[in-house]
Amino acid sequence: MGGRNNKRRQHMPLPLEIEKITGKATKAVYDKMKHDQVRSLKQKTAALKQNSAAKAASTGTKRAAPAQTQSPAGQKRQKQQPQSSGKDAKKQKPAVVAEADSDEDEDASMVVEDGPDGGWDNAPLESDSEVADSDDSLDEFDSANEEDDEAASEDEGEDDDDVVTQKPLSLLSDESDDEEDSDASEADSNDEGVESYDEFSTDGEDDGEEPITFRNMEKRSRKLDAQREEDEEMADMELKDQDQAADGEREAFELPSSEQVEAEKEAPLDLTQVQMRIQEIVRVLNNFSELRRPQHSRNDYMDQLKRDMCFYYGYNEFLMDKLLQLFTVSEAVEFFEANEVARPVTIRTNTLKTRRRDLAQALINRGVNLDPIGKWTKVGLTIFDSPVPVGATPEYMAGHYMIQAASSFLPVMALGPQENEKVLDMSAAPGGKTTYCAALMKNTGMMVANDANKEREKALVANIHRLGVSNAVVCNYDGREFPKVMGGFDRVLLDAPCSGTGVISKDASVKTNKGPEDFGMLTHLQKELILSAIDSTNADSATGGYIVYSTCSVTVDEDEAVVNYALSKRPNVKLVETGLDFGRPGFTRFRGQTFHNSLSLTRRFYPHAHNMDGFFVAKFKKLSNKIQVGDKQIVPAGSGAKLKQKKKH
Ligand SMILES: C[S@@+](CC[C@H](N)C(=O)[O-])C[C@H]1O[C@@H](n2cnc3c(N)ncnc32)[C@H](O)[C@@H]1O
Repeated sequence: MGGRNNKRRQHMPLPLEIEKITGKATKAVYDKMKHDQVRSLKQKTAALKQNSAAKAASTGTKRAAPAQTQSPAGQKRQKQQPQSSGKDAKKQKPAVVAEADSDEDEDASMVVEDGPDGGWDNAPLESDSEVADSDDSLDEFDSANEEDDEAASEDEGEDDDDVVTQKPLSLLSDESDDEEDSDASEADSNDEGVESYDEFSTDGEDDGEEPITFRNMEKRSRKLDAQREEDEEMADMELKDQDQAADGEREAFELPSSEQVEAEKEAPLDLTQVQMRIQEIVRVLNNFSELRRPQHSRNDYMDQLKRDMCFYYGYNEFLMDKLLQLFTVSEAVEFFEANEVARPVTIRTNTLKTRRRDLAQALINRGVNLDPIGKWTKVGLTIFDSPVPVGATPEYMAGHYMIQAASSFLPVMALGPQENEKVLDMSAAPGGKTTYCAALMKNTGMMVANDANKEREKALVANIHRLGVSNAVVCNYDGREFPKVMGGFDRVLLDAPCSGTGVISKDASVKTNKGPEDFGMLTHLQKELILSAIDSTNADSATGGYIVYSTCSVTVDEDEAVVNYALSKRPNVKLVETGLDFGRPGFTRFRGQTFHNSLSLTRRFYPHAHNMDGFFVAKFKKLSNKIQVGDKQIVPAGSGAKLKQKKKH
C-alpha cells in the first residue's frame, strides 16, 4: 500500500483549476477525462439512489471486518481507478518507472524514531544504482492493467512507425520553450511532414471529422472547449435534479446509535457501506438546516464522519483531525481521495547538460509518452508512460534529467538563485533542489549542500556527480549549528524535515506513524532550523538576502505557525511574494490562531487542487543583519555583518 504500489495507479483526472497550468495537449486529453468523470459521477448518483433504501437499513448491520491483508484504502484504490480506454487510457497510465522511489526520496517524509537529531532521517533511500537496476515494474504494471494494456498495445502498434518522427505537441515546435500560446503559429511553420498527432487523430476518426493536425488544432481545441462546457452544464443540471429527486425520495439519513457504534468496533461495516455513510454525512453537513436530525448536533455528524474516514482511508484519529481542519468536508473528501492516487511522474531537465526539447525528443525516440508539465515551468516534463524505466535510460545515466516531483521545483523557483552567488541548501539530501539551484546558477558561485544525515548524503553526492554539478560543496552538519560553521549566504533554502502529509500518495505510512509528541518535536526542530537559516543569510548581499522555507506537509503547525514564529523572533526579516503564480495563499487565521497578515504571501499546494504533492512555500527577505532587542542591537552569529566586523578587528 506504500509508494511502490502507487506505480500502478492511474493519474487522477484534473480539476479545472489545473487546466490553467497545463499544456494544451494535456488539456485536450483531460477534456475527455473530465467528460468521463462527469459520466461516472452521474452513475454514482444513480447508484446512490438505488442503494439508499438498502443502505439506510444496513447502517446497523454487522459485517465481517475486512481482511487485514487488504487495507480499506487499498481496496478502495482499486475501485477509484478512472475508467477509460484506448488512447486516453494510455495517457492516464502512470509511467513505468523503476525509480519512482527515488522521486519519493526526494521529498520523503521523515519518520520519527530516535528523537530530534536522528529522528527525521529514516525515509527509504535508494542509491542511483539501485534505482537503475530495479526495472521490473513494467511486468508488474502489465499484469495489473490488462484492459488498459490491450488498448495501449494497440496504440503502441499504431505508434511504432511514428516513434522517431512523432513530435511532442508543445515542445518541438517551441524553439525557446516559452510561450505555449504561440504553439499554433509556430506549429504552422514547423508542421511540414507531420501528418497528425496520434493522441488526437482518434477523435477525428470517431466523429467523422478530419484528423487533427498542427494547423487545425487550435480550432478543434476551441470546439472541444465549447462542447465540454455545454456537457458540463447539462451534467450539472442533471446532477442537481437527480440530487433533489433523491433527497425527496430518500429516507432521512440516520446516524448510528451509540450501541451500533460500539458494535461496529467489533464487527465493522464493509467498505461500501462506510463509503455510502461518508457521502450521506457530507450531504447532511452541506445542507445542515434541512437534512439534520434535530436530536443531533453538527459535532455528532462530524464525529461519525471522522470515525468513518479514519476507517475508510486508514488514518489515525490525530492526523485525520488535523487534516479535516484544513478543508470543508467536501474538499476534505477530495483531498483524501487524491491521496489514494499517484501523482504524475515528472522529470526536470538538467539545463547544465541539455535543453528540454532535445531531452523530450531523445525520450520520445525511446517511445516515452510525455508532455510539458505546464506553463509555469520551462524545464519540467510529465511522463505518461514509458517502455523503459525512466531511471535507467542513457539520458538519465548521463545526467540529462532528474526525476523530481513537480512540487519540488517550486521552492527553488521561489528562491531564484543567481549566477556567482553563495547559496546554502540547509537540508539538501538527496539533492533535487540543490542540483536545480546549481543549474540556475550555471555552475558558478558556490552551492553549499548540507544535510544532517550521512546515509542520505550518499544519494546527494551521486546526484551531484551524475548531473555534472561542479559548484557544490557537500557538508554534514546539523542545520541548527550552521550559522556558527559558515554564514553570509546570499540565499538560503530550508526544505525542512517534515511529517510528509503532502506526500501520502507516495508514503502511506504517514497516515498512521505520527502522534502529538512527534509533531511537537518536529515543529520544534523546524523552528530552530528556520532561525538558523535566517541567521545564515547576509542582509547586505548585493543580489540576494533571501530565505525560502518549504515543507512537503500541509499542516498549519509545520507551515504558517513556523513562519509566524520566525517573524516574531526575527523582526529583521519580512515575507515577500514567492513569485509563484498559482497555489493558495497561506492562512492568516486558523482555528483561533492569528498569524501575521503577510502570511497570505506564502503559498499552499494540494494534491486534489493542483495535481501535485501537497507543499508549502514561504519566501523571506532579510532587511538587516542586526536585531533590535529592547534598546540593544544584537547581531546573531552567521550573518555577513558579523563576519565583516570580525575582519575589521
Ligand atoms: C525534505 S528532505 C530534503 C529534500 C531535499 N531538499 C531535496 O530536494 O532533495 C529533509 C532533509 O532534512 C534532513 N534533516 C533532518 N534533520 C536535519 C537537521 N537537523 N539539519 C539538517 N538537515 C536535517 C533530512 O536528512 C532530510 O534529508
